[in-house]
Amino acid sequence: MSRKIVQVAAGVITRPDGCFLIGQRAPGTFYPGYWEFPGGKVEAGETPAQALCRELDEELGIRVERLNPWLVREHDYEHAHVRLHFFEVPQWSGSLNDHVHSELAWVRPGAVDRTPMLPANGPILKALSLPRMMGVTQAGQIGVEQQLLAVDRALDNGLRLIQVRDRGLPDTLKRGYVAALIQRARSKGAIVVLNDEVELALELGADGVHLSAERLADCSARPALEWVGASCHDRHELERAAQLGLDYAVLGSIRETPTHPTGQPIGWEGFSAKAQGLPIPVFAIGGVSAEDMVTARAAGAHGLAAIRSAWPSA
Ligand SMILES: Nc1nc2c([nH]c(=O)n2[C@@H]2O[C@H](COP(=O)(O)OP(=O)(O)OP(=O)(O)O)[C@@H](O)[C@H]2O)c(=O)[nH]1
Repeated sequence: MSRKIVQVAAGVITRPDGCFLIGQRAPGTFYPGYWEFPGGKVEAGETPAQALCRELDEELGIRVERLNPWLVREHDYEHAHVRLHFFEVPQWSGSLNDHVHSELAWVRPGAVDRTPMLPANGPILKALSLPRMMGVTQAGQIGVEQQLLAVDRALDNGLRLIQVRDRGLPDTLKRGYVAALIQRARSKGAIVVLNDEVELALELGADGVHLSAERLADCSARPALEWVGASCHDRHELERAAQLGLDYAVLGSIRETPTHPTGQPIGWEGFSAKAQGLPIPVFAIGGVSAEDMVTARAAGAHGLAAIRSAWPSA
């Protein structure tokens, strides 16, 4: 028999230094001692966003000034089947005055040192460790030397996620170029995913693979790499990426671009409508640049993927 779904709202409350807040569940609750994101059940007549604002006021004594929809994940616990609506809370006011947890902790994405986490939250921590800006390479257009220089500059500027997508690059150049790029990225702790080349990614020790929409449609199981994402254009493809348990999707085009001039751009509203309620992070692509980050995240994007604007000029 299918169980009633309990709607829950949870907040990733962030500080300007990028750390986010977690709380340890108190004795006498389900999963006492486990760490969670502050939040609680959605009450009758509330939207999940309203529920989160109420819970953060009641539990922590803070007022939400801005919140962004992020991921929605379901989990089947012994005590309930929950649908967790995760929001990011980048702006809030008041001082923390916790009424419900045993302890609070500010932790850094990718370096959460508090355990155990509530069982539903593992993928959430992994998603939070995914950088917000993805640079997509274009060595086929600008040449290998120029692209590697651009990678060096971008890494120095803080880029930590690179999708290697060099259409038109001769195979003879590819292997050495990709190996050099991975080496540079690794020295800075950046993630490198190769567009569609699972074998090459495994062979060269890339962090993952980025599936084209065609490859996603043909894919019957998630490739065995740490990071796997996909390019998507519609809800069907986004749901397929989520079903396969991928780590992220990229959705666009937001605006018309020289690389994809023919497709109808979806704009931020289209992005929001297509990406809402998905259990995996979604990057916005197509004519976007770092200045779009606040708008993108308000529309529910995890971050931005950029081809031309990701690479600072010398
Ligand atoms: N708040 C919160 N709940 C989570 C997270 N992850 C997760 O699986 N849950 C589940 O979502 C449900 C939230 O219940 P809760 O006990 O916090 O709700 P509440 O504050 O309204 O408390 P109440 O039971 O006193 O009404 C629990 O089943 C909990 O295990 C999370 O990160 N934060």
